[in-house]
Amino acid sequence: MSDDDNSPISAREAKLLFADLRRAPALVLAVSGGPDSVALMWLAARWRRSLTHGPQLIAVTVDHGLRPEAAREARDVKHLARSLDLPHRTMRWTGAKPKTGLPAAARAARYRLLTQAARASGATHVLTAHTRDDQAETLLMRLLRGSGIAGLTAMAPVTERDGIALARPLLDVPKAQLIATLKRANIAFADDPTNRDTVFTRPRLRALLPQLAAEGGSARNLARLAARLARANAAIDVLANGAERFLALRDRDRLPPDAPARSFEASAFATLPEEVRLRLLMRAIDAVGHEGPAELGKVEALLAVLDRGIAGAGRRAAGTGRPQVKQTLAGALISLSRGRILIEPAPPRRIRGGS
Ligand SMILES: Nc1ncnc2c1ncn2[C@@H]1O[C@H](COP(=O)(O)OP(=O)(O)OP(=O)(O)O)[C@@H](O)[C@H]1O
Repeated sequence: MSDDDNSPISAREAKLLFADLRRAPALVLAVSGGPDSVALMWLAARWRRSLTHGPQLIAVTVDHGLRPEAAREARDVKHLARSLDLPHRTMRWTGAKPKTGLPAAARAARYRLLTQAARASGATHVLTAHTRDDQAETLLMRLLRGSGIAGLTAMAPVTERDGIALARPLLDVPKAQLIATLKRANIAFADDPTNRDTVFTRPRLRALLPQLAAEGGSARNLARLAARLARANAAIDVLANGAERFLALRDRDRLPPDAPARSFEASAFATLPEEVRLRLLMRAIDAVGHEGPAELGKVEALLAVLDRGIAGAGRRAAGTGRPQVKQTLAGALISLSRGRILIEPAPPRRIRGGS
């Protein structure tokens, strides 16, 4: 993008932003009515008009039923969509609203409804209007939460959900440029007060960004860090794939690939770099465990125990028969015994007081 963060986005720049989407049959545009997604709709509509053959665009607004103004905002988006010659649908979240974790539940419902709308209209992608500023906030949020490298990659330009691609074509675009684009086009947009509600973490962090920028921690730099970490993360994943093959080749007693467990020869495992060992453990626990992804901090603690066990086994006479390590984590049972690490599904937990 241009270096001027306040300039409207030209048709040429937009063409590059949407280039990968040209051959899709149809695209759902997720439009809340806020400035970012209204700009997404306006930019996509202008781009589509410039193509002889291109995807059909469908604007979709989710009404979470949480704010009284939401229905009116959805109608405003519908009017604007009509003026741009785009079909528009409002999807309503009618399910029960939880008392705690409301933003997460609303988000889950939103993506479910958006992918549902995509399937119904033959669209392969849902486009959201996440900006470079959102990327910077996400990185900061994960940094403060103590995420590992994978978490610090923040948002990817494209992910997948239920067979629908979630694309973020504006992930490298400053929000200020979207606002400048709308101003130039004379288009109004809604202001969502929850975006400033300091009850929620994200708005609190958003309020910190100008101070960070004054110290050099601009959204540009934070987003660049996320992109660099994404590059490193992809490389480590490739190394972990190679390490998996290396361990399989080294392991004469390896389990069949369809076994509901994973095993590694401890001496070969111990030669791998720590980050790769962590990923192998994490992958195995996620594959056989039944309690969701394992927390990085807990896998780090497990690895430390395994490392000590492996080093200790080298010094002690092997063959006592008792495992040196036996632990459960995220629904997986991890043991170290007779020079092998075994990761298998944990037996169901005993309910205290139950018969
Ligand atoms: N009510 C809505 N209807 C349709 N699309 C929406 C709605 N709310 C958000 N979106 C889409 O999601 C994008 C991100 O919105 P926002 O930043 O408010 O969500 P978030 O919950 O903070 O982020 P995330 O979706 O990554 O969790 C918007 O730019 C828009 O494309």
